[in-house]
Amino acid sequence: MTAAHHDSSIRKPAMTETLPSGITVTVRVPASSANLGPGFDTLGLALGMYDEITVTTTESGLNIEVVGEGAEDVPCNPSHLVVRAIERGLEAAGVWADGLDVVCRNVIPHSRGLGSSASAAVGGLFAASELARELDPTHGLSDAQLVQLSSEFEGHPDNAAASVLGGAVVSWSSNDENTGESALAKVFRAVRLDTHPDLRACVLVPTERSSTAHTRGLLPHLVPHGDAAFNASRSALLVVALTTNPELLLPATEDMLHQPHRAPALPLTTRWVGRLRERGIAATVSGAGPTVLALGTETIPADLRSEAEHDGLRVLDLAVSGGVHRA
Ligand SMILES: Nc1ncnc2c1ncn2[C@@H]1O[C@H](COP(=O)(O)OP(=O)(O)OP(=O)(O)O)[C@@H](O)[C@H]1O
Ligand SMILES: N[C@@H](CCO)C(=O)O
Repeated sequence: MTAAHHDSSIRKPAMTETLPSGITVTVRVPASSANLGPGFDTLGLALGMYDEITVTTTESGLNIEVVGEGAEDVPCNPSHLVVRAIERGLEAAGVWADGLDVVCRNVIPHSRGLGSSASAAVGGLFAASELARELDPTHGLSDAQLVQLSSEFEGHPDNAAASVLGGAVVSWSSNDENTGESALAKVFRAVRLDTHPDLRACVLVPTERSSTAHTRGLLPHLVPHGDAAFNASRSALLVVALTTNPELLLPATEDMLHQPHRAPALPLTTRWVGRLRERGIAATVSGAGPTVLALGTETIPADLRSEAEHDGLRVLDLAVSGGVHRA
């Protein structure tokens, strides 16, 4: 599917240097899986499935072309997430473009728990940073800036930081009391974990979509202290399992904080997480669902793969990915 739009006006902030027309950058941004079971709103993993974004500076106006996933659904105008991210990135890098030509070749499915919105934000910001670098290498955005700005688009850094940094990430946020503004600003931080070299992922992707806002709404405001302690232990263990001892992945991916509460809205997902786990495979809900993430050092057995495909799930083996990069 392809969608295209032409617009004569793009938002122009107070600016410093204008980029000449004719600069082109192409970036590849990975999908991601958030939570990984117990690490709710904290842990994330970059997956080897990529959206590609090409941005060219022009003399005026905004042209957008979207090919592939979401082409019929996303708004092809200045409210497009990638375009908003490019504008924010240019502003943060202290440059401006009089016009932009944006081509999005999308592979990451939308609203399936594979972080497509975070990938779009990261891809747009990184493309802007690379455009600025073409003018002056000192104008590019740092990884820390990319994590902060991309997390601001969504409010949660677990997907965004994975797409920026690659590998597995531990992310967190805090309120910055030193902004001088009345409302406290959120500061988003993340560190990358280098995963065990044998670690691989398999995702089981349903055709149905699920809204993150809806499944977040199913979560209780308070949880028993025992459940919190359970997840604290599993999250800490998961860092060990992901990096040095994958044999611990099954106990390390247990969760009491979000998956049981989201289960009524995700029956197929919940059934498949259980089906895989009963066979000893470390399966979790990917992000807010409905995709199932299976982690391990081997591919899932052929009988389970055909059973899942028979249930309408797309089964994809994916490597752990590096972060966003130039194509
Ligand atoms: N490549 C993209 N270009 C433009 N808009 C996008 C893109 N990817 C996602 N979006 C927007 O984000 C919405 C999906 O966001 P949502 O947070 O529900 O799901 P997700 O990001 O795919 O999964 P996750 O549960 O892992 O966050 C889409 O409906 C679309 O509006
Ligand atoms: N940590 C978030 C990820 C959503 O992308 C959630 O589970 O709601």
